[in-house]
Amino acid sequence: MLTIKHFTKRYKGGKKAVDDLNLIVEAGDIYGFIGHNGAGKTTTIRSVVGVLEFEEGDIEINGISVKKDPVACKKITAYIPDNPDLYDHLTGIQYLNFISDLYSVSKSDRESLIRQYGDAFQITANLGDLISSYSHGMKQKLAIISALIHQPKLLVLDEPFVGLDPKAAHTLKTIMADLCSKGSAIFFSTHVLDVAEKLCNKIAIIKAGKLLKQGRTEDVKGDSSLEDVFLELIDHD
Ligand SMILES: Nc1ncnc2c1ncn2[C@@H]1O[C@H](COP(=O)(O)OP(=O)(O)OP(=O)(O)O)[C@@H](O)[C@H]1O
Repeated sequence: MLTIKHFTKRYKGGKKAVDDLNLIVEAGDIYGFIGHNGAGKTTTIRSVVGVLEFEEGDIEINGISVKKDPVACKKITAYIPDNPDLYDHLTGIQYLNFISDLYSVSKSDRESLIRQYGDAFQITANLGDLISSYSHGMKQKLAIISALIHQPKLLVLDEPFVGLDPKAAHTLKTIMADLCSKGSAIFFSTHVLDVAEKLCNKIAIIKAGKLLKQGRTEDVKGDSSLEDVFLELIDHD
């Protein structure tokens, strides 16, 4: 579903933020991407979703290069950034209808999905309010619903659990597992290692732009906890 091949990104005038990254996310995977601050997670994610240009290597979504056909890739991908920038002057429901229109979601599908996810995230009663009146967590919930509304084949999330209350975090985990059980793939960054350990079937650990370890969660962590493996790799590699 997502293939990252020899991806290298250097910001203007800087050192390599990501250096020769190779990674494959298959349908059904919940793939956790972990690393310290500044390791290169957001740089990779923003390149995957076509927000950031890159020169070296390639990234394919469902066999399509994000460089060659970015629109085709965007049609089947949803992205939730770590700090969603939504249209403050719209109400929640106006925003969800706007996104549904962009992705040609039918009236009946959007109504049932908005109801389903709105109720799951306990935000249905606020959908008529202006986004400018939403808290950070409410904006995060709206961004998540807008990503789910077109049932993406690939869902990419940057630090999705930051700012969510425990119930919303639990709801998101359930929805992520459900989406993958239906054949979608999820690639997300997180600093919450116990969530990654429980939720992800695969994990990649990145340090200073280089991939240190990747694979099935049980193989990456062995008999230790993911936290122990992570700290060991970050401190000693
Ligand atoms: N716009 C930019 N211009 C120059 N350098 C940048 C830019 N954005 C990121 N970097 C650098 O690229 C490297 C990787 O940053 P990135 O944001 O990808 O890390 P991250 O793993 O997402 O970190 P965090 O966990 O703190 O969000 C860092 O050294 C950072 O300083």
